[in-house]
Amino acid sequence: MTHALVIENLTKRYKDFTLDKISFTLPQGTILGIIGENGSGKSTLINTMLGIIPSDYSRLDILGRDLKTKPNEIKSDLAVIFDDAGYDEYFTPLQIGRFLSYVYPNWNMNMFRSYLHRFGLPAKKRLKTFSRGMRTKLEFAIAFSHDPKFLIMDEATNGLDPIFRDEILELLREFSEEENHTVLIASHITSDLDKIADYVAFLHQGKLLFFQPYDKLQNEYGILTCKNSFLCNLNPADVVFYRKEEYNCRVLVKNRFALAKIFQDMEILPATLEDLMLFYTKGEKLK
Ligand SMILES: Nc1ncnc2c1ncn2[C@@H]1O[C@H](COP(=O)(O)OP(=O)(O)OP(=O)(O)O)[C@@H](O)[C@H]1O
Repeated sequence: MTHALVIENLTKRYKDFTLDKISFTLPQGTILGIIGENGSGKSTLINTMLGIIPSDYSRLDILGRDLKTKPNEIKSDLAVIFDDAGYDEYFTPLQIGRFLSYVYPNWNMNMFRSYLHRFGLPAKKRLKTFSRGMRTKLEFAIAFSHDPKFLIMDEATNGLDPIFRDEILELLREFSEEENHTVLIASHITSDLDKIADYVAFLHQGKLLFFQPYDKLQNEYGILTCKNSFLCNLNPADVVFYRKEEYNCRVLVKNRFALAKIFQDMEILPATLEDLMLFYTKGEKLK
């Protein structure tokens, strides 16, 4: 199987922050969600991975090509959407489209026009009249119109209304299912990632806490709600973290199906990505 991304020991040191020996392998045709609190290193990982900022690593392959020796071949197969696009405010989408037809060998102007129409974007109005969400929509129209094999997004859906976000999630799902395309999304909107991620990478203070298939997370982790006094009945090996709340205690447990058999009268719900983030960053260990 060709991998969309192979990262081994990727390290970036700033004065007060280190992205520390990140390693994972992402299969082609999948959607990876990168989660983590503010400042955990998500953008740094994306920027180093794309060679935008220098870093150390023992291996970094994108779509089967080595970033050091084949950067240009890699770039033509990538679409990258950042929070802030940075196109000149005085251009219209049509002018940008004409310009991009010289940049991307596979640029499809008809497809671009049809995405502008689909996303309700005026083709002949200057970008300075566009709202933040409209600019992001334009970014997506551009990304889907040059036939990329790998779409990378850093907080790209943040300024979008829930209805358009849902449409984008649907488009991303179609995109990854067709022709083995791969998607990487760093986002704080973990509920979106719950809907579409095949893999999840969780960064915490520059370290990769885990890189796991989403289904495995769903099958493994659960949330058990109980009285504080019930905690002593749990085996610490089954408890990842717990959080005491006003009246109850919420516990992030492992092996949720096995535990559900033992505690049959208790509900153990699957953990969402937001739960995992909260427990891993704010939870307590059971001793
Ligand atoms: N050019 C730089 N020089 C020094 N430190 C930097 C630089 N760029 C980023 N950092 C630091 O690296 C850390 C990780 O930042 P990064 O932007 O990767 O986090 P993030 O997870 O994307 O955060 P957010 O969710 O807030 O966007 C932060 O502590 C930040 O201050």
